[in-house]
Amino acid sequence: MFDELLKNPISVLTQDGDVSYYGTLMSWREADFYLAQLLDTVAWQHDEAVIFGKHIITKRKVAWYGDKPYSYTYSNTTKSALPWTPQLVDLKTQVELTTGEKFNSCLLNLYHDGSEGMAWHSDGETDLKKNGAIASLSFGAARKFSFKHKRTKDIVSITLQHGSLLVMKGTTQANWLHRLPLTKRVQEPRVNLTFRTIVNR
Ligand SMILES: O=C(O)CCC(=O)C(=O)O
Ligand SMILES: [Fe+2]
Repeated sequence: MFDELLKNPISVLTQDGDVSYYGTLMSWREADFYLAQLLDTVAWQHDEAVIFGKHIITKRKVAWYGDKPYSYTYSNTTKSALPWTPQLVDLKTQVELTTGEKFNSCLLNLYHDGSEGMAWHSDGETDLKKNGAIASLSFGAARKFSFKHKRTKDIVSITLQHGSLLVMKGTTQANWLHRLPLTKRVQEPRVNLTFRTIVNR
């Protein structure tokens, strides 16, 4: 499971949603290549948010790409999507071929080390296609990723490896939260790409 594309994706959730872990889409070397390219070519910016009326700037960096300059409101800030880079088109194609889904945008996150993560949330923003698939491609440091059922509080966790793909769809966002926990054990960067479908309103 460490370094291969799984013949049958692992079903991660016990109930009320649909999350599949596909394992790694590519060799370690190829994943290293993409990681270096992404660190180098993506227009990384610190995320800004307004939380409890306070303007904060995150240590984590983000970027937002898409078919059109979609504006996307995410944790209280609005961004306009940049045109795809060649590497992102490449990765989007690989993800679409593997999952049989289509995506029109991608949110990227750069966590410099284990002191950066993402708190419990669900990706239910109003400009996302309802119950649409979200494909999460990871590069760099292997990190734990957790789901928490909104009602039962059940927690399910999985480690996302270098070059691996996880797909969330169906009622997952309605019934579960997810997070990337902080960890003292990780000193290396991780880049995560979430391919999404934005609906025009
Ligand atoms: O970094 C990750 O694996 C997840 C990121 C995430 O949940 C998000 O961008 O909404
Ligand atoms: Fe998320």
